Amino acid sequence: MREVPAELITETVARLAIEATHFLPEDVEGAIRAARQTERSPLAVQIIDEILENAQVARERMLPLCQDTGTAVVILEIGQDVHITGGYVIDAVNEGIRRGYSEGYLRKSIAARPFSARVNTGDNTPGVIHTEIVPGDRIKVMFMPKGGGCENMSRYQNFLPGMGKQAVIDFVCETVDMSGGNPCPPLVIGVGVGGTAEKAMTMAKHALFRKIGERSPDPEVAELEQELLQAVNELGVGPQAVGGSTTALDVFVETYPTHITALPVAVNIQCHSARTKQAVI
Ligand SMILES: O=C(O)C[C@H](O)C(=O)O
Repeated sequence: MREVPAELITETVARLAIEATHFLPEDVEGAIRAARQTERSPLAVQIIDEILENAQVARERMLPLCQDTGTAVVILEIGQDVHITGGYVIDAVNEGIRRGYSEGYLRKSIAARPFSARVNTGDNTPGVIHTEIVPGDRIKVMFMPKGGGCENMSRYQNFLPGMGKQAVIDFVCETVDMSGGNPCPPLVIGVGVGGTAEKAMTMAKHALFRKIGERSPDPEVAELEQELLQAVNELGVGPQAVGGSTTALDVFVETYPTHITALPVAVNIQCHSARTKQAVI
């Protein structure tokens, strides 16, 4: 059994919160640069240039990529041979969020209650925290400051099993088309297919941690990802919905066995500031 102090989890979350909100991942920036070469709409190219300049300014002046520093979504993959000492793991993560958002001067965006008295909690807690038990004696900390505009475009639907892959393609395209400029394209799109309703949405979110260009190990799913990317980019929504061929940078699909009566499909969208950061402790 390997001991991991709760304080190390707190420090890691705080660091990842600051890094994720300031530095656009290299693979995302690279994909945006590549899209600039193929984009034919001059207005779309202008938007792409502004997105690239924004990333450069954020990096050089240590400013957040976006005013919306998001809901702090944290996935912990906890090795079954780890013993967390000195505190409760969920409290440790929330303390990391509190520290990161305070020390990084990041906007706090969490309302304490969903209906009346939507008072800001003041420190961006509580985070949305998922824990998974995995083999080994390490903890992978995955941090995503998830913007409100793109998260609000999430959708779920259960299809008839016989509707197959075409139902997934049509649903993803409909979702992106309906969303227009709200999720700030060019997008990274996570899709969860199978399981149950909550499993499908969790897979859609988890998929957004993949690097641009990283295909599913399942050849059928990898082919679907490529079909989806092409179909979404043929919609013509374009960067910030001004029109163009760059609507998405990538589409990632995760699948899971499902009930014989079901074809659950969930879509979770990332904006062009596709901010994620991970560390293993
Ligand atoms: O919360 C915000 O600052 C804006 C939000 O991310 C949005 O896209 O509408």
